[in-house]
Parts: sequence; structure tokens; C-alpha cells
Amino acid sequence: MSKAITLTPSLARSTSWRDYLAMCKGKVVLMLVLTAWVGLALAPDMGRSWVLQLISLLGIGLLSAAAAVVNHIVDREIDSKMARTRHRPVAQGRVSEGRGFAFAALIGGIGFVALVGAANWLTALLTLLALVGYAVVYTLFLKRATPQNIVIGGLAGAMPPLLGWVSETGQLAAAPWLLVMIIFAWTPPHFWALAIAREADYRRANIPMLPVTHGIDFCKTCVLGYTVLLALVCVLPYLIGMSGLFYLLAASALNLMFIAYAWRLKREPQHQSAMRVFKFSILHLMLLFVALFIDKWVFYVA
Ligand code: HEM
Ligand SMILES: CC(C)=CCC/C(C)=C/CC/C(C)=C/COP(=O)(O)OP(=O)(O)O
Repeated sequence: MSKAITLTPSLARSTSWRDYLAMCKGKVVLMLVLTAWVGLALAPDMGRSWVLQLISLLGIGLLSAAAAVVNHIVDREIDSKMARTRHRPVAQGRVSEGRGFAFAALIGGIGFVALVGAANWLTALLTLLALVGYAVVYTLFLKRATPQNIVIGGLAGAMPPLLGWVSETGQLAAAPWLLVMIIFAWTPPHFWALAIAREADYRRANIPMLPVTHGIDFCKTCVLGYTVLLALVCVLPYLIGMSGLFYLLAASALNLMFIAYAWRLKREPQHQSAMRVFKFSILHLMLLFVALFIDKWVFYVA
């Protein structure tokens, strides 16, 4: 008993499967898979079996999780300086870099093979490109280099609807890029709201996030600006006839709420509602993609 009390929290608990699970950023990956699934569901029906479709989504999920594991390894020093992330397995030394990389290679390898087997090479290679975009380009370089890090790096996280579409059709098309553009425009208000709430963390870790480099007030303006841009981008699937009136109404309601949240954040002198904006962003994207799905499969006759 007295021995347990003298141990530091990091040593008191040995490595467990929970650490490996935590490194996968499960909730983020589930959301990425949801957006991939909707991309797949909106693609022209190629008559593929649902089993192959499920394995394709699993492959996208596994490669996304592998990217998240690499992010934990590359960012271990930054993570150990921030209150939000200091308990992470690699930052605390419960999982070594070598074991972390081996785990990422294992699940990433399975994901890649699953995509080649159940979908096609193009999907496998594009998903690998998204992995490199997030785990290397964003995490290793952009995050430390520029306050536009998450705008540029956001492209990797925005790719899944395109990946889902290409897993079905085997070729690129213009329509799924609109879904990519939606997530691309959604990412800045999603992340900057959190960065405002955690500004002190990023300042301490010396990461050039927008609220640190340009101030919280300017960052709030950018959050508001991007919610307006997002509302405009969300109209495009309706305008090109990819989605119908149900989607347009649902998206408009969600976007008006997002703008209202951002407007309130901009108006308040402090930033008490920043976490509320961040949490709403997640609900917003989830409902938006559910609306795209319902619109196609319940209401829309093309
Ligand atoms: C470069 C782009 C992005 C950045 C910088 C970013 C950043 C973050 C951060 C810092 C968190 C907080 C994690 C924590 O609580 O420890 C988070 C949470 C989350 N993000 Fe993002 N994100 C990005 C893109 C995305 C994308 C594309 C999606 C899904 C399509 C997404 C979905 C989520 C979800 C669902 C959570 C909540 C996780 C939880 O509650 O555990 N994010 N994001
Ligand atoms: C194959 C594919 C689709 C890859 C995309 C992978 C992926 C997990 C994207 C989500 C983006 C994300 C959670 C960024 C936060 O990183 P951060 O380092 O800024 O946040 P942190 O401080 O919480 O680690």
C-alpha cells in the first residue's frame, strides 16, 4: 500500500490494452467513418455487397486510427506540456515509441490490405495519403510552423467522404469533393473554438495556434467567418442536385445554430462559451451527415 502511494501516476499503472485504444482517438475515428459511410452511400450504386462495403469502412477506420497513434508518438513532448493531453500513454511513457509504431504499422497494414482487397488500390492509396497528410505533414511540420496549420492540415481529416465514394466506384468524381469542402470549412471553427478555451495550454507548449499568435478576439472573428463560409458551402450539394430539400432545410437549421453560437462567442467579453461552440461543432457535423444520408435514402428522388 505505502509502495503504491510513493509511485508517480505514470508508473502506478502499467501498459494495458486501454492505452492502445486511447491512442486510436476512437470518437474522432468513429466520426471519420460516419462521413466515409455517407460518401459511400451517396455514390452511384455499383451493386457491391454490404460485407465488402463494411470491410472498406473498417479499412478507412483502421488507417485513421493508425494516423492517430503516430500523432501520439510524434507529439509526445507537446502532449506532456498540455493539461488536456498530459495523461496520454506515450506522453507518460506507458507506451514506448517502438511499441507505438509497431501498433500503428499493424493496424495500418491491416487497414491497407482490407482496402486493396475489399475496395480498390485507388482508395487504399488515397487513404494512405490522408494518413501521411495528418500524421506527418500536419503533426510533424504544420502544427509547429504556422497558425494556418489546421486549415491546411484539415484537408486530411476532410478526405473520408471522398474515400468512401471512391471505395464504391473506383474512380474520382467532382460530387464527393463538395462533401470534402464541407468538412474542410467546418474544421477551423471546430478546432479554433477549442483552441480559444485551451489557449494557455498551447501558449505553454509554444505551439503557434491562432489564438496564441493573433489573439483570442481575432480568432473569434475567424470562427464566425468560417461558420458563414460553411453555411454557403453546405448549399452546394443542393444546388448541383446531389441532395434534396430535406437536406437543405436540415443543413440550414444546423448552420444558423452554428452561426448563432459563434456570434455569441464573438460578442461576449470573456470566452465562457468556447467549449460549448466546440461541442456543438461535433453534434453539427454528425447531424449534417446523418441528414445527407436520410435525404438520399428516405426522401430524395433524383
Ligand atoms: C486538422 C483537423 C482537426 C483538428 C486540428 C482537430 C482537433 C481536435 C481536438 C484538439 C480535439 C480534442 C481532443 C480531446 O478532447 O482530447 C478534437 C475532438 C474531436 N474531433 Fe477534431 N480536429 C480536426 C478534425 C476533425 C475531423 C475531420 C473530425 C471528424 C470528421 C473530427 C472529429 C472530432 C470529434 C468527434 C472529437 C471529440 C472527441 C472526443 O470527445 O473524445 N475532428 N478535435
Ligand atoms: C486516414 C485519415 C482519414 C486520416 C485522418 C486522421 C485523423 C485522426 C484526423 C483527425 C484530426 C485530428 C483529431 C486532429 C487533432 O490533432 P492534434 O494533434 O491537433 O490534437 P491533439 O492535441 O488532441 O492531439
